[in-house]
Order: sequence, then structure tokens, then C-alpha cells
Amino acid sequence: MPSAVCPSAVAKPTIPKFIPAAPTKEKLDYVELVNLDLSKFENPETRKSLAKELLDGVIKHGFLTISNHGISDELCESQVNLAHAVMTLPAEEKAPYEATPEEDALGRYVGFKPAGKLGAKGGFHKTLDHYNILTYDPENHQHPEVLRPYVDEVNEVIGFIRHNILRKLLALMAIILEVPEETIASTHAFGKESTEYLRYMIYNPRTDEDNDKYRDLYLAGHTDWGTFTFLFSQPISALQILESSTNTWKWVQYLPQSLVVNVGEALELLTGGLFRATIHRVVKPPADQERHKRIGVIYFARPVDEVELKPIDSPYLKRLGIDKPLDEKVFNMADYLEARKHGYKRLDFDHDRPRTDGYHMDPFHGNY
Ligand SMILES: O=C(O)CCC(=O)C(=O)O
Ligand SMILES: [Fe+2]
Repeated sequence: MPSAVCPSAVAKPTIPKFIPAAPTKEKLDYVELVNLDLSKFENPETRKSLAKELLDGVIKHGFLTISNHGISDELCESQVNLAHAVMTLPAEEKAPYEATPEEDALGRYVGFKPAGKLGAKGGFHKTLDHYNILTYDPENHQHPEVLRPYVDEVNEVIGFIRHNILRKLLALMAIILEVPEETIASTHAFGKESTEYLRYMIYNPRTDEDNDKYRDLYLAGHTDWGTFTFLFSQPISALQILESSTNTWKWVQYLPQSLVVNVGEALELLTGGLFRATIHRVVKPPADQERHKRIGVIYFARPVDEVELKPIDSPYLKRLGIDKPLDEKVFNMADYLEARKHGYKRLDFDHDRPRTDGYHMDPFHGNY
């Protein structure tokens, strides 16, 4: 595959290699996702068919895979190694880089998920942790020592996802909505205040007792709050989506070297519901993988703070009759995040199993 972006050649301290689990041999009930081959973007004719495929994917499942995205295998691997190194730091080394309650209140959830009071609020279990790196970070937050020599690489990954992969998806959206490219691109204008971030995640294997307690759930059903979420494909099967046509949970299959992309609430609101923010969750992996650490590298794209979350002025949405705001009140992105954090539209999608008092948990305290 074409490798548009590779780790830079400057010598850095070596990060131990993370050995990922082998793909599962179990036959799981997988969802069939549309795959976008991004190499088709270059040619105007194949670009049009790619736009059709994107539309098909977001209508059907709100989840897709992307191949030929341009991030080299080497860089993907390096990011996973780095995520592993950061997420396995001892608690005392993480402590200075935890999000503060003030940052949390503003929706600038930066650094490690707090382990203290704030973190205990939602009954967060200690097997799951994350570290957020803001894209727009005027305060220039300091990173843990292990990450500092790699900040260039992290910025390279963020920059490539934003300026290349996301830009292409936004251009395909412009084709679908029959509007100028700039109309869509401006919703994610670079350098304006926004809450986008790259997230490193770890899911540590749990005891049978904890799995019972949390009903095999690692992350309860939810929809993401932004536009597109990009997940580096990873071999541990655990991600499931709620398939709307059957109302059943289906597994997302591991497709090596791809990105898994899903639609968030902001994009649903911007498209009058044409693009679907699909409910998903993370559950206990199959038996041949459940004793392995699961490392996540995820990019959350979001409109800039000032963008109003109402349908984009589009002839296509008008023809479909879905050009009116979906919600009674129209928020801009910043206010929407704040409202969501404080209980607006709080949804409980985890409806497939009986709820046990005290056992339900929302590890992100509603921060998606
Ligand atoms: O770990 C995963 O596969 C998905 C995580 C997720 O849904 C999220 O962080 O919003
Ligand atoms: Fe999610």
C-alpha cells in the first residue's frame, strides 16, 4: 500500500515492542461493513463512486473500514508501541498528567483519565484507562517523559489524519451533499478552537469475578459525540455495533492495515440524520484473546467549537426532506459537548441485559 507518512528518521529512545494478540479463531457474528479504498480518491471518476460507497456505509451501519489510508504499517506499529508504553506507566508517573476537574468541566479532557475522585465517580474499573492528546492545545500541555521525544511523530499522525484522511472524507461528503468542498471543510477549519484529540487506550484482562460484575462489558453502549472517529484496526475482537435492521449486537471484524471509522452525533446533526451515529460498545474478547492487553489508538474528529449543529444547507438534504434540525434546540459544538456532559440526551443503550443496581458503569462519565 502507498505509504504517505512514515516515522521520522531522527534517533529516539527505543520503545519496547508490544506483541499484539493473534487474531481470534472463533467464528463470531460479524457485521458486514463497507470498505472505502481511499486510493480511489485521486481519480475524479473513482472519487464519485467512493462518495457513493461512503453514503452506502453511513446509511447502512454508520461504521466503515478504510484501506489504503496512507499511514504506513511502521507508523501504526510505532503508535501502538507508544500507546502501550504510555498506558503501562506506573500510577505515580501518570498522576501529574491527569485531567483536572476544571479541564473536565470545560470538556477539554486532556491527559490521563483521572484515577482519583473524579475517576471514581462513574464506578470506573481499573482495567480500562486512556490518555488524550489535544489537537488544538493553546496551553501546550506537557506529556509524560516517555512520550516527549515522540511528540513530532504524534503530531505527524494527527496532522495526517486531519489533513489527509479526514479532508478526503469531508470532500466526499461535499459530493454527497452537492455543496462546495469548502462548505464542509470549514466545519473543521484548522487552528480554530476545537476539542479534537488522539486517544491512547488500554483494556487490561479482567478476572472472571470482574467480568461477572460488569456483565462482560468494558465500555457500555454509546454514540460518539463528534463527526468521524478513526480507530487503528486492532486484532482483539471486542468492538460491537448495534445493527439497526436486526436490533442485535454484531462484532466488528479485524481487517489488517485498515482504519475503522464511525459516525458521531455531531455529524448526524449536520446531515439531518442521513449519516448515522451508530451505537457501539466494547465487550469481553473471545476466549483465545481475553488474557491479552488490548491497546487502542483512536482519533476523534469534531467540528470547531463555533459550528452550529444543524443540517448543512444542501440541495440533497432538501430533496430528501431532512433539512430541519433534528433536535428542538440547536447548539454549537462547544455548547453541545457541555450539555451532553451535564445530562442532555443522556442515553442508556446498554439495554440487552438486565441492569443490576450499582453494576452499570460509564467509564467516561459520559465523555464521548
Ligand atoms: O476500543 C474500541 O474499540 C472502541 C472505543 C470507543 O468506542 C470509544 O472510545 O469511544
Ligand atoms: Fe466510541
